Amino acid sequence: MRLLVVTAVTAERDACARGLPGSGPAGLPAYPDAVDCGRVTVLPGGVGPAAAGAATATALACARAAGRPYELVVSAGIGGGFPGVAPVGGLVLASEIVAADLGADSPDGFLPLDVLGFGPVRHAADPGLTGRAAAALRAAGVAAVTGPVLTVSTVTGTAAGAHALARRYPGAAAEGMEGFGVATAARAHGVPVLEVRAISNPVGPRDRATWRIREALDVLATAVPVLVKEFGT
Ligand SMILES: O=C(O)c1cccc(C(=O)CC[C@H]2O[C@@H](n3cnc4c(=O)[nH]cnc43)[C@H](O)[C@@H]2O)c1
Repeated sequence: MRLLVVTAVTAERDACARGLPGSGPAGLPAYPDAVDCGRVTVLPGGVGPAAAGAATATALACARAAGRPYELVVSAGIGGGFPGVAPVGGLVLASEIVAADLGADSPDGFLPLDVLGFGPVRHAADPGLTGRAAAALRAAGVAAVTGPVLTVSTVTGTAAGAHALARRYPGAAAEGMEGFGVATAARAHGVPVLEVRAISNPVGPRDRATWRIREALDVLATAVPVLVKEFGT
């Protein structure tokens, strides 16, 4: 199976590629930082859902045109963990990928885009593939929580913001900025998608001192080769 792993930044690309066979340029002119590691391409597509969606769609279209289509897309990166659900240093596997702030504000509160009738705000991760991923991680001794992963365009920075999201999306496990963009592009191309987030910080009051990016990248470097071994051979 050919895999496309989409990250936001090159530090996440390097973490994902750390445990994979030798990498070389993926040959994507619009994304020169993308690398091929055997049957896996690791693409740092940029921060936020728009950049992630554009990069994913470009890579999927180029691969299909070249007769080397990807068969699975993984949105991978660091993320915030919802307190009591996903601890800093933990790993979250998305059961669904949710655009958590896509919609309209109103005197009656937030109105999600699907309530407005303008399109989906949730993409279910493939349950079979998610189950396989969870089992592979467990067998490799990598603890992972499975739950909804929220995509936001603005990193939550207050307790009130975190509580509002947890109320709006019960069971939310993690927050990132790219998953829904990646999933939207994968759906458009008929390719299944997974999202995996290594938790670098708690979702809540902005406190850079609480960010553990290096540790989260190490967790990512441990988890991604397990997923590649499960799906990429
Ligand atoms: O608030 C800051 O000063 C700050 C410090 C370090 C990183 C940031 C980011 O905005 C990182 C966004 C980037 O990392 C992912 N990420 C990591 N934690 C979270 C989070 O709690 N909520 C949303 N995204 C997060 C995200 O996917 C981006 O790629 C800010």
